[in-house]
Amino acid sequence: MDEKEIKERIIFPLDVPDRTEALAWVRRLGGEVGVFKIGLELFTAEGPEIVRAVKEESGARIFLDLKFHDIPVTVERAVARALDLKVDLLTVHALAGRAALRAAALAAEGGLKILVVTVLTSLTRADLMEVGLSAELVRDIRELTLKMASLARISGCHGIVCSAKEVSAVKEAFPRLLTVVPGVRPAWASQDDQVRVATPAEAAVAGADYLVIGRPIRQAPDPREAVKKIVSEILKGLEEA
Ligand SMILES: O=C(O)c1cc(=O)[nH]c(=O)n1[C@@H]1O[C@H](COP(=O)(O)O)[C@@H](O)[C@H]1O
Repeated sequence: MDEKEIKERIIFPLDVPDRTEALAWVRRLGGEVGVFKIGLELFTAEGPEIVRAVKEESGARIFLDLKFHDIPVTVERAVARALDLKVDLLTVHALAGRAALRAAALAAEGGLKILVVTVLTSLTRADLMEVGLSAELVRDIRELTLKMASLARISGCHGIVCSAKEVSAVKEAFPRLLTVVPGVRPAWASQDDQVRVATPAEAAVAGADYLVIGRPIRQAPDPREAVKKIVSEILKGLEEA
């Protein structure tokens, strides 16, 4: 993989409060990353119009990360609206269950890719037990992720979102599922609220197709330089692997 291909696989989340800041980041990082992610904060503030604005300004691919988690018909209809917006990637939560995932996959057909969110990178075993999962089930988060990945595959979804800790097991079991990995932290960046983290090189070597990297870039003194550093670390990691 060369530098250009690696950049295409970096997703920058526009986790900012408004359109002005979002478009400033799009201009600042133009050509350095392949995908811009619009998540709950920006979408709640600006609505669907922000998707059109980011698309127009960047020409990059758009990942709408609203993590739909609802009954099948509601998910199906919401996916249809995302299709109207012409986004490239969209998240649905695994806990919505097989019927909702299937409905999402069918509604997305031919237009966008559905990514199934598995176990959030901010969650520890204790957090998972607190929401009612058994100690046995959370002993191996990989197993839990694999169950959700299997559901994604069976339902006809295109990929999953998981931490770098689980990605190699997912790739081994389901080589055709796209893997999107957040919770990515270069050795020089702070961990913030992420728990199950890995460096960009570790995540890429483990088999991540896309890396979501926000604050390590956003909080860097020179964000474009930070992306370049990340890309060269990934390149080096892949060459050495
Ligand atoms: O679906 C996601 O993108 C996601 C899933 C997950 O398990 N963990 C996670 O951090 N994310 C998102 O990935 C981004 C991570 O941002 P940073 O922690 O700033 O790199 C945020 O936009 C999160 O919403």
